[in-house]
Amino acid sequence: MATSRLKRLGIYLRPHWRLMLLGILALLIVNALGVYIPLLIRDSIDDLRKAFGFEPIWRFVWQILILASVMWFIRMVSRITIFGVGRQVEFELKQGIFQHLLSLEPTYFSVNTSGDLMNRATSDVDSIRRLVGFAILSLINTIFAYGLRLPAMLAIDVPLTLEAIAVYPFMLLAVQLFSRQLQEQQRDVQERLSDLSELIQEDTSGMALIKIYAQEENERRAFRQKNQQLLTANLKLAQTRNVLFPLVEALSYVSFLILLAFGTKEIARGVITVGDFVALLILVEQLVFPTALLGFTITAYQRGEVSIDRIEAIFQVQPKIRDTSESISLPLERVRGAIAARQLSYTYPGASLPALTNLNLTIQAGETIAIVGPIGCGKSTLANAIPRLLDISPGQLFLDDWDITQIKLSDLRRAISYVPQDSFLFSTTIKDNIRYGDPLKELSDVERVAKIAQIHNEILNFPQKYETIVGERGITLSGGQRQRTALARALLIDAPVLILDDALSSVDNQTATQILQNLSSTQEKTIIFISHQLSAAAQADRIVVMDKGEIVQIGTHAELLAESGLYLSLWQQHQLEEILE
Ligand SMILES: Nc1ncnc2c1ncn2[C@@H]1O[C@H](COP(=O)(O)OP(=O)(O)OP(=O)(O)O)[C@@H](O)[C@H]1O
Repeated sequence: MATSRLKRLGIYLRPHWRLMLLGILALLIVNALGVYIPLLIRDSIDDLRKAFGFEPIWRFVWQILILASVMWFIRMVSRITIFGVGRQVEFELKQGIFQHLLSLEPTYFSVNTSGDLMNRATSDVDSIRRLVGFAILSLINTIFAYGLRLPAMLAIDVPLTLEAIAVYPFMLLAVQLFSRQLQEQQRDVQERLSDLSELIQEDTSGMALIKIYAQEENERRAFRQKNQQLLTANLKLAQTRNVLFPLVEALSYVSFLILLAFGTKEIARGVITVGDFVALLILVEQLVFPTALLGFTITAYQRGEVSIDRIEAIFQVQPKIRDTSESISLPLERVRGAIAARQLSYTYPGASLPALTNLNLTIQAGETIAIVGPIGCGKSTLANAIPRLLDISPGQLFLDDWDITQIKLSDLRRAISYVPQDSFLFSTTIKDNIRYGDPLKELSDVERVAKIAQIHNEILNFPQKYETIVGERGITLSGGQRQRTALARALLIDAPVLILDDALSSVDNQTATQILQNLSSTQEKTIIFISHQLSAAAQADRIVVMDKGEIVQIGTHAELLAESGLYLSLWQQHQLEEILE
């Protein structure tokens, strides 16, 4: 294992060194007792052969019983402590990964799929848990088992000991070879199982579509194919297990037979006593389990190594957008809400063309600005840049004359509420969804913003009103209801700047117009309304028209209609669509 990985392992284990030490000490005692008990049996047999009596038999029985109970108890302690450390490390790694992911910018998640991240946070963390729990426990146990038993066995009879353990390297090799295969097959079963679960999940949510297109037969066939793959994978796994475990057992019997064949001769020759022979038998048998486990341990190490790399790859990604020691605090009460862009340009990582080119724009505090333009002209990019969801260079975007890259991120984002087109709602009550940004708000506040977002009356018609659960475990909201709920959520945190990025696209034009009018007249906020709904946008104080990443026109609705520019043609097209609807 590379030193850097060993170092990582050390870092994971460092907080738990006391528990680890206790576990290792317990393992040492267990193994010492494991050697002592066979030697005690040896002495008792030899003593009894000299002078038989029931009294010494009972004494030995009690001694062995007590020692075996102590051994059982201490072994339990060693397992609880070392496996417990594994679970602790698993907990801390999961916590660390989640915390780190929370610090990364949204673009990271568009490149790294949630499936891959989930896999790392679950199955890779699980491999590390096995490495620090199971692998360390069995490695130390094997070292103690051999370290303490071999001298005792060699002291009884050197050639006999060597003959008896001669098959063990083969056992180790067999387990190592098979365990790799076992792990691969186990992973295959896991993957087949998740394929099947995915299909069930997709088909149950797309049931209406399956029926409309009469695809039941095809789906049944697809399910059968995946189910068959799972069955095959399970059978292969069972087959490997059914070969490996009897093989280990058979090899342990071979060593038993060798001992029987040569050991009895040694007894006859008077080199060893019957007690020695029995002790050797027990000691050799005690080495079967640690030897076999060592094979699994090697595989657990190898998998753990790969997993450490995969987890560390997440930790090594540093958030590009973050506070520095020079970041300034901007308390909410000091924010007025003026926004300025100066020569603002932005190119997405890997893109050949810029999404924004030399944008200049000043938005007064309290102004309602609409941003319109054809698909892909850069409206959302501008919206994402203001709360620094994108990595914007310094000196290009300003909030109340403060460069946004110099404001503490939490203060900047507290000052701006941003509603995207497809807002996410959590599987909880509609009330808790609306007060997500401030969970201590009263129902009266939630109702107030729901009224502004024109969703209040519809919520009152839901089965449990504001306590109705939405999402997977509850009722399904229409696109327009979801968007107005998200708007209410953004209004509740009462930020001085409100950005609506096509956030009312599923709401009819008339309602969207009313909502924007309402917001402009009742809220003392700077409102940036990005939309294709031109009749609503026409209500804004000023309209910014964008095309191919640039601002091509700015003015009121009336001013822009008087010019022969892009706005006029967009408006005419919009009018035509309204008539045709
Ligand atoms: N994550 C991304 N990576 C690379 N390019 C992107 C990314 N997001 C957007 N773009 C590109 O940047 C340009 C501007 O996109 P943007 O989403 O800002 O346009 P838009 O005006 O909001 O479009 P729409 O009206 O469809 O919402 C487009 O060419 C788009 O393909």
